[in-house]
Amino acid sequence: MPSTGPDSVRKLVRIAVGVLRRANGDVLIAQRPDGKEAAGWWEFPGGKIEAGESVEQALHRELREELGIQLQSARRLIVLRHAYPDKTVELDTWLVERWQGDPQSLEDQALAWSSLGRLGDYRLLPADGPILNALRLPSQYLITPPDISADELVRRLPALPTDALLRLRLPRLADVGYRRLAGQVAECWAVERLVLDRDPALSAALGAGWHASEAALFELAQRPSGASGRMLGSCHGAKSLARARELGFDAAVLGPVRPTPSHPSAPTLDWSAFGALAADAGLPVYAIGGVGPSQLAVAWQAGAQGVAGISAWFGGE
Ligand SMILES: Nc1nc2c([nH]c(=O)n2[C@@H]2O[C@H](COP(=O)(O)OP(=O)(O)OP(=O)(O)O)[C@@H](O)[C@H]2O)c(=O)[nH]1
Ligand SMILES: [Mg+2]
Repeated sequence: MPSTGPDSVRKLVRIAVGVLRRANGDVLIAQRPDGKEAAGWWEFPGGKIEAGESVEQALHRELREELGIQLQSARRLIVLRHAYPDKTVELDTWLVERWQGDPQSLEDQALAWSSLGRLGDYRLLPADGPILNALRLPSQYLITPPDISADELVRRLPALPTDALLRLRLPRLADVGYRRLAGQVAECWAVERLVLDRDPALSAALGAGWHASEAALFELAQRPSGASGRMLGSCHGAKSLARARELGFDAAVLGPVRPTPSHPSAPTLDWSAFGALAADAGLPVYAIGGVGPSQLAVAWQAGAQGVAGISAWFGGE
């Protein structure tokens, strides 16, 4: 059945969801038992936030009730809304890497530890796609200064955080030079974390990701085919976020959240406006504009995938 009515008049059910992740990267999933709605589907442990409860309290309680564990620390991974035929759920999803006790099945649910690569073998609830993308993407998205030379960039690579996406944004470099530089960088930077922004065929040929400008999001008829890497798009508001989602992109970049040296008086989103847009985006969203690793905790709290930018990692602008 198609969903009826706008979200504002439909029931919104807020859920606290915990993704338990072990040191080897495996995550815990649970199969909804017979008798519950959506029986047989796999999900991340969690449940409804009760009246008067904070999301953190609900998360503690649900993990204790469903798994018998004591949560020790968690950080927000993604907030996402999904419309089912009868209700809209808001999955306030947290990454949990420290807990006490061994997870046990206390509600007749089957439990499984799975690598991210094998999660596709399980029939996960339809709302959970963006959670998988959030788990697969790093929390920092580095963008090159516009005029950095190939030599300078290669020299600086070892000092950059290795678990980060790196976008080669060199608007003044001709395609031939760009292609050569991309090839050079691909030899010393993991290609699955490399993002290019020229012809999608170049990304496809190297196995790298692709970044679309906000204008390109509206020019594209569909997600570029052939490219196996991550697809990210630049967004400034709800319309372009919806477009990135519609195209099946893996993540978006949204901002500016704070003034930047190059655009000191440009209008900014504050963190709460960012959080509201990200929760409705339906895909992981990086915060950009005057942010760096020191804002990571604030960005996570606002529901961001992480932080993106140039100056915090490369200096200047
Ligand atoms: N826990 C959890 N719920 C999810 C996920 N994805 C998703 O769509 N949901 C939806 O969110 C809702 C969670 O409610 P629940 O039934 O688990 O709530 P609960 O633990 O408080 O149990 P209850 O049925 O005893 O009240 C369900 O409608 C479920 O389909 C997920 O990954 N984890
Ligand atoms: Mg539950």
